[in-house]
Amino acid sequence: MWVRASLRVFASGLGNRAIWARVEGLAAIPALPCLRPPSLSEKRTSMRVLFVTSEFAGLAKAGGLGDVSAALPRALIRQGVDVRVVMPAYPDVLARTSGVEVVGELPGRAEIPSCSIGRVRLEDGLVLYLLIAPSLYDRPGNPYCGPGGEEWPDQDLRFGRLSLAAADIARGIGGLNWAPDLLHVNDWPGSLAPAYLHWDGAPVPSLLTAHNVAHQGVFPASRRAALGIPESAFAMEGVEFYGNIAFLKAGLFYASHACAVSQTYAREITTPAFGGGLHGLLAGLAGQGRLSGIVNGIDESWDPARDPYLPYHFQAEDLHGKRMLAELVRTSLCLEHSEGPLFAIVSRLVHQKGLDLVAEAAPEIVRRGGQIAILGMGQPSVEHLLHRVSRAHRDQIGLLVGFNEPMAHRIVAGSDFLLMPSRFEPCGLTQLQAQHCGTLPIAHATGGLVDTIEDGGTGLLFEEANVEGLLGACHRAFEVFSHPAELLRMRRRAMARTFSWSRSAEQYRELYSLLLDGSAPSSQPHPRPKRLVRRSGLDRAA
Ligand SMILES: Nc1ncnc2c1ncn2[C@@H]1O[C@H](COP(=O)(O)OP(=O)(O)O[C@H]2O[C@H](CO)[C@@H](O)[C@H](O)[C@H]2O)[C@@H](O)[C@H]1O
Repeated sequence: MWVRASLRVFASGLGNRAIWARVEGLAAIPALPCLRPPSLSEKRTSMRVLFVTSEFAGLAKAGGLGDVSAALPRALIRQGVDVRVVMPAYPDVLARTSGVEVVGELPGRAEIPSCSIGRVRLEDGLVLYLLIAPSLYDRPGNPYCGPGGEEWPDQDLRFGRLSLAAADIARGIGGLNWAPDLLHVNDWPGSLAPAYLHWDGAPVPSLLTAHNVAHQGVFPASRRAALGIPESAFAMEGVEFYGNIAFLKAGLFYASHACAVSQTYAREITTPAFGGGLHGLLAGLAGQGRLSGIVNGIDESWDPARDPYLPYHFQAEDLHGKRMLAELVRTSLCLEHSEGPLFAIVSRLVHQKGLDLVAEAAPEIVRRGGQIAILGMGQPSVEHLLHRVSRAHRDQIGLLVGFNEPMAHRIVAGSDFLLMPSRFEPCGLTQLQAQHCGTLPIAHATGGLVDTIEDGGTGLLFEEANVEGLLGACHRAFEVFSHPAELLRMRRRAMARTFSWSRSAEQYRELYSLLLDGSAPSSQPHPRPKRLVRRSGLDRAA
């Protein structure tokens, strides 16, 4: 009962601090000590989970979901969960993996074509199931768009294929010698999976993590039959959303449980301002204890003392390498030498990220002696705004358009401050990476930014997402920068924080356990698994 009550608070995020602390306590259960980190395949496993994603960092990444997909399953495996990943076999994925073996076949449904399942075991033992459907996935570009940035017109079939494959694998179809106890789907591309499970009468529990409810996978109602959606499901209690089909809405409706990537965002999306029209459904889930918030972690490669992308390394006690990196960034972006603060932006260039506010604030930042290093790509309108302001201040503002992982690490690690005026931010990873490198985030107080930045301690938050708010925080940053002892205190405090994936993985594992043994509030009762499930120091034979 204790866990169930905690989960409900955890889920709804109601500010009862006493109970909340107990939830935090859950997250703090230490992992078993081990002298040598075992390889992923060596660990004894218990729960079987299929992690459904459209991105995977290192193989095909468009944003933060790629980072999460590459890190969270590995962290879960280290905690004894048998997690495997299913994703489309984009050309980049096939080019960057070797030894892909075709191990199964999946039937099509309606206009969704059949596909083969390729299996590859990555070097550390993580198993990926790759959906080989050349008519859908053998195209250039990133997971969602062609090389010119245009979205593919058949996105519904591309990700309907992913969703259906996940559901079918969970039902034991496809010829794999493995089936999950639970499906963990991510964002709208996997969101029809819980719906297919429901329509096919398969009692497999599912968790949907929403990394960003602004992206919902909305398609015309006329596509219903093409996706194999039963006519009766085109209803408010189903896939229908303002006369269209919405993958994310369907996932939220049919999944056993939903999760957002921070507690604050989990609360925010139950309101009209952040819920993207889904706030009613989300508030209902929260009321039933079926909406949780689990904050992301960051990859271990973001350690400034070891990061392979950094030509100079540093740590909190000796920041010489950080200064060398700042110089390298200035040179790379053709900025002039300066003793003033260097502000960083590494971001998708989209409306969400509030970079139009940076374009407005930039002349004042430069006037006070600051410089700005920007790396990103995205909407042409945002790129254009940033181009204009960087051209107006050539020696002080540098803009690199493109996706460049080594440069992202150098800019984040070498800068003094990170600008993150996001209008909304479900979790945010860059502010975690920055703090780990002693780069203080200046951020709008929203979503995961509130949950992960300590205002005045490890960064600077501002309340209103407007240029006055941003400039107010930048003025505070200049003050901090002009007091080296204060700057050092904040840097050290930021660098001392840990944002490890093991903490998030522990919370996900706990949630999986609760869903599997039926004690978490969920849309439907699921049969208990036949194996032993370990929970919070309490062993229960299921
Ligand atoms: N041009 C570039 N070159 C190289 N690297 C680049 C880059 N632009 C961005 N990156 C990297 O991509 C990642 C982006 O992370 P964000 O959290 O900002 O993700 P995003 O908004 O895409 O994801 C959504 O999902 C994530 C994951 O849950 C949430 O944290 C977030 O709030 C939500 O909006 C970071 O690792 C960053 O360093």
